[in-house]
Amino acid sequence: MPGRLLRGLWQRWRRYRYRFVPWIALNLSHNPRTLRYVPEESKDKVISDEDVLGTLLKVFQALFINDFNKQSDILTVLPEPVKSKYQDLLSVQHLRVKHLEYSHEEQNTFKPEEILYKTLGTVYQKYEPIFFQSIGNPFIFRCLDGVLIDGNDKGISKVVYRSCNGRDRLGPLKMSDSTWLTSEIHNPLAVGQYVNNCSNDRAANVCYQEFDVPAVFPIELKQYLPNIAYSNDKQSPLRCVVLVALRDIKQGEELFSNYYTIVS
Ligand SMILES: C[S@@+](CC[C@H](N)C(=O)[O-])C[C@H]1O[C@@H](n2cnc3c(N)ncnc32)[C@H](O)[C@@H]1O
Repeated sequence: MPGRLLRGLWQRWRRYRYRFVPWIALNLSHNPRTLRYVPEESKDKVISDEDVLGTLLKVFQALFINDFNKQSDILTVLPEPVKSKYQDLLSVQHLRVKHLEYSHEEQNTFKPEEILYKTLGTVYQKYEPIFFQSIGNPFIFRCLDGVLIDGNDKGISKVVYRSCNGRDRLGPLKMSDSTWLTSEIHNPLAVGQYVNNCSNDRAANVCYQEFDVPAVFPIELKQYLPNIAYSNDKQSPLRCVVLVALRDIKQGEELFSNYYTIVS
């Protein structure tokens, strides 16, 4: 009897096609009018992986250069060509800043959100034993292949993330960002987990798109990736989820995504 029940639950879970785990369904009313239907898996992506990668590299590089003075430990372990690339980029940036009338001109550093604004404008973009972290956790995102991403900044989820973050360090090089668990965030794009669900009155203005961090991702920029693998298995790429704007979004507008995406 329990075996049949478990098999039944397993089959239902395999058919489950929503973006967040079932706790959300208990929490939020299920509105068929706001469901997002995707006819096939290959059509789920709104923009190409190359565009996502290009955008992330652009922002992370700008964040790294802005924080260059504090990156000296990392620079010592980077290969010479990478170091000189940043020296060149830095001198170009200094020239640009000199021409700008800006309150931060003297100190030459900006807040992470200012870097985002200067780099992009207004655009926004976080498996194994997850049972205890998942109970009542409305922040667990479910990828199309069943990989789960826990974006909760509290409780066991926070402890697990911090522990994995410490595990994966290579000397001074951090392999992921944990500042989104604090009030001093280094990567202003790491806010996707706080986006609410759309409704009849408030249509979705962003959508979720899965992105696997390629092996060629610059090691010095991994410190801005707000995700980390639960298991130290280097075979699988790191899965991230970015939020892609569906239209121009003005400053101050709340972001709404669609939790109920059905991919046939
Ligand atoms: C991924 S979290 C979103 C961020 C959350 N609102 C917060 O403040 O941290 C999902 C939870 O947000 C709430 N939520 C999301 N969209 C909502 C909506 N349209 N109306 C009311 N509550 C919503 C529900 O409690 C849901 O379980």
